[in-house]
Amino acid sequence: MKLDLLSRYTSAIDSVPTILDWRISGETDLLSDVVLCPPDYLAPVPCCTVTRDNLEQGFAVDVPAAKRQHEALCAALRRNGVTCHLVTPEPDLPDMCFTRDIAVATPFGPMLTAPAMPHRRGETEALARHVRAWGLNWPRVTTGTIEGGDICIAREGLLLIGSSGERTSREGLEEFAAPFHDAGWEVLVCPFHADHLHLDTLFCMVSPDEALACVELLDASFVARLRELGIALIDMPAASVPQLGCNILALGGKKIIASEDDEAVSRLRARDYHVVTVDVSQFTRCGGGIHCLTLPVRRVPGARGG
Ligand SMILES: NC(=O)NCCC[C@H](N)C(=O)O
Repeated sequence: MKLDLLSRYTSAIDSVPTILDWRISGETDLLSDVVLCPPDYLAPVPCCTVTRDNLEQGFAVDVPAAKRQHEALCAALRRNGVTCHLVTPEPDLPDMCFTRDIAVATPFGPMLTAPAMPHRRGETEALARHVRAWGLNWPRVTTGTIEGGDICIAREGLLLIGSSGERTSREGLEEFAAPFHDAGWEVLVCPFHADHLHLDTLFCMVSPDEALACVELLDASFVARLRELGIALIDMPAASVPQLGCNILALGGKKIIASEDDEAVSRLRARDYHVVTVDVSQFTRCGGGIHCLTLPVRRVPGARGG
C-alpha cells in the first residue's frame, strides 16, 4: 500500500530528488533544483489587477501555447544545469503553475506558505502530498496568510517581505520571519499597493548587491535601507510592471532568465549579466512571470555558474 502511494506521487515527478536537504540562504546563489508545475489547467482567475485587465480585453488562455512556453522554460533551466522537479497539475487548481507562491526554501529548510486566495489554498495541499511521497513533511505557516511572491531571501542575513495587506498579512509575515529574527537576520518589510500583487512584480535580486526594481512604486524607506546596505537598484519603469518586467530568475554567477522584455534585458546586458530569454506571455496575462513560475529549492552558496 505504502509503495503504491509512493509510486502514484513520484511517477509525476521529473526526477525523484536525491538531495532532500533543500535550503536557500541567498536568492542569487547558484541554482541547482527547482519545483515547477505544468500549466495544463491554467485559466485566468480575476483575482489580480493584471488578469482582470486582460480579461476585460477578451484574453483567454491558449493552453497548448502555455504548455510549449513552460516546456521552453524547463529546457532553458536544464541547459543551465538546473534539475526541474515537476509536480502534477490538477483540474481545480488553475494557478498552480505559479509554484513560487506555495512554498519557500529557507536556510532552515522548506516551508509551505498560507495563500490568501481561497482558490489557491488547495495548491499547498497538492504540493504537501508530493513532499510526503518524498518521505518528508514540510512545516507550514499556520497563522494569517503569506505567499511566496512576497518573500525574498535576499542574501545571507537579509530577509525582505512585501506586504500589500491583500496576500500577506501581519500574522503570516511574523510567523514566517520568526526563525530569521531568532538567527539574527535583518527583516525588512516593504509595504506596497495591492494592485501590484506581490513584491516580486516590483523587485527581484539579480546578484547579492544588485536588484531589478521599480523604484517609484516601492516604499521610500525600504529603498533607502537597501541603498544603505549597499544594494544598488536597476530602475525599471512603472509601465513595465504589468508585463512582469522585474519578475526574473537569477541562476547565480550573473546569469538570469528573463522574459522577452526589452527594458529588463537591455538594462541587465548593459551591466554584463548573461541573460537567457523565454516567452512567457500566456502566463504574464494571468499575473505571473518567470519568478512566479519557479520555486527554487536548492542553491549552492559560494559556487559560481558556468
Ligand atoms: N508571485 C507571483 O506574482 N505570482 C503570480 C500569481 C498570479 C495568480 N493569478 C494570482 O493572482 O495569485
